[in-house]
Amino acid sequence: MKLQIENISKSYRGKDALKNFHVELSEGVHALLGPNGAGKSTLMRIVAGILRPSTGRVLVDGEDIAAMGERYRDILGYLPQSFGIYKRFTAERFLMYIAALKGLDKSSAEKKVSEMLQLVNLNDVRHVKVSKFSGGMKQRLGIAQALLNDPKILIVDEPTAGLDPKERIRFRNLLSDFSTNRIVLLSTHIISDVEFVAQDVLIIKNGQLVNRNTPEGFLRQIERKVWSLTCTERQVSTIQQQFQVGSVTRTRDGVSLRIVSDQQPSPNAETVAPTLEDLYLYYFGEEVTSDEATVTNVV
Ligand SMILES: Nc1ncnc2c1ncn2[C@@H]1O[C@H](COP(=O)(O)OP(=O)(O)OP(=O)(O)O)[C@@H](O)[C@H]1O
Repeated sequence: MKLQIENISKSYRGKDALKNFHVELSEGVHALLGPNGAGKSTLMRIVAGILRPSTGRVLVDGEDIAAMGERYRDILGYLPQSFGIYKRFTAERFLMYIAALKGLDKSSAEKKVSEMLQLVNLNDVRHVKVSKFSGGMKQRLGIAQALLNDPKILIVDEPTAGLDPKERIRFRNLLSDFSTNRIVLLSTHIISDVEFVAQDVLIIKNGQLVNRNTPEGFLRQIERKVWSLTCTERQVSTIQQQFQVGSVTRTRDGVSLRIVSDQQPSPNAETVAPTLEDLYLYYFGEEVTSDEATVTNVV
């Protein structure tokens, strides 16, 4: 199966949210990585067929999704970023309702709903009202509804937001298992999601696809661009103004900085093995706020 996103542009009141986004996806997990406002949700909504692009089109095996209608919805699973659920429904009733909307008959819906409740670990609370659910539980219910029709194309917009670390691992494994013979498009700004599940990473910035590679390929691209430098407390802010500084670790010997830079930031700086966190800093450094940069004190 092939999903072609062909020269998609979208503008809202004259402001471009997507500019000529063009990519072809085959089976596997594709991660769309970018900061807030980069255009991820806009792209996901267009690919899910609920938002019309200003220009461009989306094709499945050569056929325009706009012309496929119901046939596209039959093979699509979509978990939007903000996911409205009927809070007065129980988990089971909610899934039965969605199954009916997706056209499953009653007996296959019952079977599928039970299977999904097990899969996302909500079986014990299937009769509990959704209004009593935590954020993570609601998210898992969202994932269950997206998988109900066994979709060939799964679009998940920031699915791990609100999940605790254990749930996040569980969800990643679920996506990995699910992606065999299917196309999964996952938007995220959580690097570890990308590291563990994606075979293909699409970097989106200001509505444009700026780079695409495998996680390993990206790591090779930033080899010898990640440095470790120990400095004094007084030097920290000057270095931060000059370079993209990731983690700041305070030890008894001074302050250890992790720096992403094309050039050696100082003769004392040594190269270290890159991670995808460094890649994010490399592409989006100026947009990482100090809250997001890691600061560790080990004194
Ligand atoms: N309905 C809308 N009306 C006007 N502008 C919009 C609308 N939806 C999105 N935008 C703008 O389009 C741009 C891309 O937004 P989008 O939500 O697609 O980004 P994102 O990468 O998903 O970010 P986030 O992770 O914060 O959701 C932003 O500048 C946003 O303000």
